[in-house]
Amino acid sequence: MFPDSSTCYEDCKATAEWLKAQTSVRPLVAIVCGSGMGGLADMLKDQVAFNYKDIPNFPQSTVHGHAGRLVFGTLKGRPCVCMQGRFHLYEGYAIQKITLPMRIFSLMGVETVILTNAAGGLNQDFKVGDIMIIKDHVNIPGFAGNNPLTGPNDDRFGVRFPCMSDAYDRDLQQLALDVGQELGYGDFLREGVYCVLGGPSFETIAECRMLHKLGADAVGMSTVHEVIVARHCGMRVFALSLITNKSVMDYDSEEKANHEEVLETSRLRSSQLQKMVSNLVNKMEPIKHTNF
Ligand SMILES: O=P(O)(O)O[C@@H]1C[C@H](O)[C@@H](CO)O1
Ligand SMILES: Nc1nc2[nH]cnc2c(=O)[nH]1
Repeated sequence: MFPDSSTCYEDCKATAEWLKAQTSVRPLVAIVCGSGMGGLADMLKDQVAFNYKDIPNFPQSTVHGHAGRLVFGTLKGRPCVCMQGRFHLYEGYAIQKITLPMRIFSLMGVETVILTNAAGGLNQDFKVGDIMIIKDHVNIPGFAGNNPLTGPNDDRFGVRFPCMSDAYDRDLQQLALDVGQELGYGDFLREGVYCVLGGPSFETIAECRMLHKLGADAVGMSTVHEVIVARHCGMRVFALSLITNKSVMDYDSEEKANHEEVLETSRLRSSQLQKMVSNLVNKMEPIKHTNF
């Protein structure tokens, strides 16, 4: 029914070991850049970068605004890895394949994943350029059985039935709100629920109205699958949406969603996004490990 691909533990391990052999950076934080947000990787110091095509088992980026490079380095002294380009369902990859980097990061020792995306604003109070801290999600492909954890469960990654009511770390959400306020971003900082669809077509007016009624504040084509796999592996997750366009909810509207507007809004907000992510990384507490 869906493209088939199981992610084998040994393949993920081999890729993690390959990367560890190429760089001495041992990232604790992974950052995933949304459409047009690849500039986030420019913040890293002492960069070591790889094209996806050179990394064993890695998929390739096929979308404009997603460069297809994995960049290692430090941010505010913390070892990080940054995905300059992510994978989407509509590119034709199996859902297990587009989330493979999360498992590789976990095997490399990453503890915290920061995901960013471009999204349409369903909430009528939202404006283009708002940054929405994601507090929860609605997984529409998941309703139809397309979940990245479908297939045999490998307990070395995580449990068969992971909880998702705590998917988005509450302390990091609060920290991001504080960081945003300190930076003077209060006027364009929001919180809300992100809804993922398969894409690549943008939503119809009826779909936008329905998603809004279902409780979603923003709609996009990514992130949720990565969040599910990251949480399955036990990593801490923070995610934000840049509202790059207003979802069309009105039959009298002349507005039409388009990828160029998405990339342009991302470009205009890139400096604020960089400041927010770098201050968040700087201020986040390392994860406390309990040794029994
Ligand atoms: O990778 P993200 O979720 O930021 O990309 C969004 C969804 C589509 O790939 C694209 C539409 O403009 O932007
Ligand atoms: N599905 C969806 N994805 C987006 N990515 C950026 N804007 C949008 C949008 O309006 N809808």
